[in-house]
Amino acid sequence: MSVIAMRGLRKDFTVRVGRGRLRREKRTVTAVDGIDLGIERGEMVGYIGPNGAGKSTTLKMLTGVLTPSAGEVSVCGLSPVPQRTRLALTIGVVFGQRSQLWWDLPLRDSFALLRHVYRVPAGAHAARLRRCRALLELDEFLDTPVRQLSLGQRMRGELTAALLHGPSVLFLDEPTIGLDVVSKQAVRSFLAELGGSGDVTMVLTTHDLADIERLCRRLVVIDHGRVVHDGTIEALHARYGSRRRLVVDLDAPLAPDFAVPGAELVALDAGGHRASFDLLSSVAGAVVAELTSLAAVRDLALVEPDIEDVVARLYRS
Ligand SMILES: Nc1ncnc2c1ncn2[C@@H]1O[C@H](COP(=O)(O)OP(=O)(O)OP(=O)(O)O)[C@@H](O)[C@H]1O
Repeated sequence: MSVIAMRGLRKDFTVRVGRGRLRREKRTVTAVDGIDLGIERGEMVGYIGPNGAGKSTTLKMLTGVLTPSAGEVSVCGLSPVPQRTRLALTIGVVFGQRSQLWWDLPLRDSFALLRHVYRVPAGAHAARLRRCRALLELDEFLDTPVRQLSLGQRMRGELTAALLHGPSVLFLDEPTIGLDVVSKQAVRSFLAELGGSGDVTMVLTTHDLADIERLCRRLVVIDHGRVVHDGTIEALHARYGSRRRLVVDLDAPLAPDFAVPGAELVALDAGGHRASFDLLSSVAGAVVAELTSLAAVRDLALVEPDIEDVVARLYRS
């Protein structure tokens, strides 16, 4: 059985909108519109979509914060809303915009309180905290009140807080939002290490696609509350015909009509000395072999297709 299962999952909100100066009308907003998904143990799934696509609403239904309007949902075999207390013991939640730490307490005390909230045996708690302290480099601010922590420090604290009870599923909503590049890398490396064990199932929403590239083999894209892609990033590239690009610096200018089967010459720069090819069916070696019969190759670079480009194309379509 899937660790996370959704069948025909749907969430409608009723909103009141102004009509003229006095009238207000009820309108239904469908945030999640019939999602069917199964997520297996140990998977790291990127759950992405444009603003308002329904990502947070889905996560709220998975974590028992919101009751679905229709459909079925289960997490670790539990029904999130009615079994919310039991669910809390098996899941960890990190919402980038919201804190689960005690604002006025030092981080160390928040962690100690969480041990009692979740009734974690002292030994297990100490072992998990030791690991997080080492991997997330918490020691220099463990005694600082949470309200004085920087965003990056707090996020490292939030991750620790979410893991101290040893959850088997981790939900992460924008875990790197607002972080500088170094903190982002620290959080990503930590999550990669955590996911590497294969014991923790992770669902990650983010607008930073580098998070997805670094962490997730599976990418689920939603738009208007519906799944529009479920598969690898490579499958998404294949679907949109993304191409790898080969850029070659030559010691003699290349003729603009140069042609090689399976590749398309898309740009000639630096007076014809720099040629860029989109690789259609050919491989880089075949193109380079053709070129070396005409000029010496000084340098070359192979540029992988950009995830931002392909996801932007998916959102636009
Ligand atoms: N409590 C609510 N009441 C009414 N409408 C809501 C509520 N929560 C969400 N919505 C609407 O549901 C839709 C989906 O919102 P949701 O927050 O799930 O999107 P999202 O994909 O998380 O977006 P973002 O990337 O901007 O965070 C939006 O149209 C939003 O306005």
